Amino acid sequence: MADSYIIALDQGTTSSRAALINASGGLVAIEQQEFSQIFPEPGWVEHDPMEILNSQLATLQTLLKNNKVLPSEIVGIGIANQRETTVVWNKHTGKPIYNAIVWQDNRTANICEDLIKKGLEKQVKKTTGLVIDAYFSATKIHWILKHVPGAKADAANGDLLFGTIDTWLLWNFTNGKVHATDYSNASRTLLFDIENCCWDPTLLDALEIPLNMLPQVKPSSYHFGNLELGEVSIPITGIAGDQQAALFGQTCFTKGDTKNTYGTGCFMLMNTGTQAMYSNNGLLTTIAWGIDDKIYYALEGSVFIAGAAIQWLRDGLNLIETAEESELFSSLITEENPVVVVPAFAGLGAPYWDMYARGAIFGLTRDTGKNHLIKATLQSLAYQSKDVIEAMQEDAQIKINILKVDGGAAENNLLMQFQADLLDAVVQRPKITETTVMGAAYLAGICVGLWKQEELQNHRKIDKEFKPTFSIEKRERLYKKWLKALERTKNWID
Ligand SMILES: Nc1ncnc2c1ncn2[C@@H]1O[C@H](COP(=O)(O)OP(=O)(O)O)[C@@H](O)[C@H]1O
Ligand SMILES: O=P(O)(O)OC[C@H](O)CO
Repeated sequence: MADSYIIALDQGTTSSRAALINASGGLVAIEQQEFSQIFPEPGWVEHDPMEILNSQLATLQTLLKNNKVLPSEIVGIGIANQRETTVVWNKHTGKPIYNAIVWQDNRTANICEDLIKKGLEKQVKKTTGLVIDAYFSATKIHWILKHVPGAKADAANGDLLFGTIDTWLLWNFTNGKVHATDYSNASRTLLFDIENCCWDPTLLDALEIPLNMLPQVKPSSYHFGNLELGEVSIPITGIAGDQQAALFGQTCFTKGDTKNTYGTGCFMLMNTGTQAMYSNNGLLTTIAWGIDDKIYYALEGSVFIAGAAIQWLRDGLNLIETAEESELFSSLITEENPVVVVPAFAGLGAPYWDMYARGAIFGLTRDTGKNHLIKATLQSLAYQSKDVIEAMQEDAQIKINILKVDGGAAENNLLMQFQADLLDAVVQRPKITETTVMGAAYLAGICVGLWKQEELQNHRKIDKEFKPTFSIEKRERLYKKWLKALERTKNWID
């Protein structure tokens, strides 16, 4: 009998990946291709949507070829994607009218200011669960319509389509037949009413975005359409934003379950069940997934610069040759590190939301060396995550005792131990840290009846648990110093 497989696509900020998962939930193989990061001006970040599409298709084809899997053995495809990143294209030509504006891009800070001045903050929070920030898609769509000649008229005529990256891939994979997204991605646009599950007319109006540009919104585990590749036709049966997919992949199915992903940024999400929980402490309310006619919600803290700060040590300062080396050099500082680095390179995300903050280094003395700087930068990932977890515990009124971790920097044992010490919680790393692809695969596999959600916990195996060792006094002293440094980076640029 033929085997059954799921393919999971993970279209991330820096690379496209395709993974093959067998019927027992085993990760058989993974292919990856990086693509260009375009920085046209300070603070601007773009991707070429065609390069994204081609790199994603290339990884899929290599995966099929290298593993000698027949397309007929693939029972479903799941897509997880970098969220918020915005593509607008012409539905007749299929061509993007502008590059994709990436989630990290903050060119629309002034449009956000205008929305705040119009008094829309409360409405945005109540309807979308978000804060007004350049991070989300809505102001990026507005910017494209305003700056690309003729775009406003074309949008009004119904010639243009908007999509986050999942939608862009889906539309292309189905040869322009399906223009849809899932609830988790829709909830990152700043245009979606997360309780009534519809596009919000007031916000569309405020940003002059015609409704006809927007995709249909479907559950995350759902048959969206088929990938048509020549003779081959494979059902696409799962879609979720990458951070929500990771929450699902970590099997955070119970209210209160929390994961933190340490990638380019850090994204901590807590499952809050079928009721939306609104934050009083600077966190976002977002849709975790829609499944079996139910919507599940999450509280989220998004930190913009995490692993990217390690890349800065490597590529900007040339202090290390590989990200992994940050662990070795940090371990050479055995005394308490007097240096604090606040990597607010792109402003501050949760829980502060300061688009005008900028990075800084504190506590330098004549004997400060490169290892102090490396360690302080690494430690900043843990401090920023502590800021988020403090807010989350306050909002949810619970103590998080176990934090499930994943993402590239979660491989760093020194960082994970420091995280456990700072949080006074167990940091739990699974054997498969590719939780985003696993989440996308699970959503796709559930839809085609390959797995039941309640069985999935059995697939997850633990690699290592880091237990807290700091005294209360030490934990509080270090954290106080961090907060003091952080305060001084706020509202830096005009
Ligand atoms: N051992 C490590 N220690 C610290 N940072 C690391 C380590 N390995 C990878 N990183 C950082 O993690 C990021 C890559 O993780 P990944 O999960 O692939 O990110 P993304 O999905 O956002 O591209 C990079 O920013 C890199 O600097
Ligand atoms: O592509 P990643 O893994 O850096 O994730 C990006 C997030 O989805 C942005 O919200």
